[in-house]
Amino acid sequence: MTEVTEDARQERAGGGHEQATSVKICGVTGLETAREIVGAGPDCIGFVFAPSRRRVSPADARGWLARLEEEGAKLPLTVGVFARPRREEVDAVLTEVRLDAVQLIADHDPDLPAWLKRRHEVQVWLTVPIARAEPGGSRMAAAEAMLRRMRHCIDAILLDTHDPSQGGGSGRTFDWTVIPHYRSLAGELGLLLYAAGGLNPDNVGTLLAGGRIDGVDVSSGVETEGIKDIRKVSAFIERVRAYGTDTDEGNGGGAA
Ligand SMILES: O=C(O)c1ccccc1NCC(=O)[C@H](O)[C@H](O)COP(=O)(O)O
Repeated sequence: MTEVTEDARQERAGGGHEQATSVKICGVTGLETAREIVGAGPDCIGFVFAPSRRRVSPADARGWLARLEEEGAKLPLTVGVFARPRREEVDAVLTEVRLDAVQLIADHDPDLPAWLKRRHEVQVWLTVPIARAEPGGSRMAAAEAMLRRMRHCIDAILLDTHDPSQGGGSGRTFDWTVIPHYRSLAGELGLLLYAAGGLNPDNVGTLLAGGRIDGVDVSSGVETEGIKDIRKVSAFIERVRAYGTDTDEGNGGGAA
């Protein structure tokens, strides 16, 4: 099993140094879109393998990545997105497509991250769905217990808006006041902390002003009429890169 070592944890958690916030653009659904998005320079791109209007086949994702590499593109970290998958489903995708990370909800199968780490050299990002009325509630306690249990076989915590229909990509924000709790938990466990859910070029600065986040993840907020819009993708990336050098800094942040 490729267990995450303490040194790697410290490095991933920043090792005491401020790291730039990484950007993941999720829901790549075609070669041309992939080419444009990669050209805009995100740190990570995501392919949705869960039931969704953004779902792609492993064969398509593999073909697009191979084509971009042939064209000489420097690929960002590639992330396969699942909701609550069966083990065999993720295994089959990872066998077919060279992915750097899988992102999934695992409350249905708490041993899934360890099972994946035993079979594949891949990062595991655990999605923690945030429902309404979360602060201090039993859901938060359950999520914390799960994260403590899984800490040795996951690399990152991804906070996302609870989406009962498909498990992500809702375009809705969650209550950002829960973030400091997960920030300190991620620091204690040596995990990266990403935030997703309803982000867009206009609100991501406010999120970042609310406190340190290792990465931000967006899908709906960089689309126009359901299609990735390269101007919004570029604006989102620029907004995150510029954070700390523009007027966002010190805005205070807060709930969505
Ligand atoms: O994006 C989807 O369609 C999706 C479907 C099922 C599970 C997860 C999904 N997306 C996960 C992501 O990583 C999204 O970027 C994240 O949920 C944020 O989405 P959005 O609120 O649309 O920005």
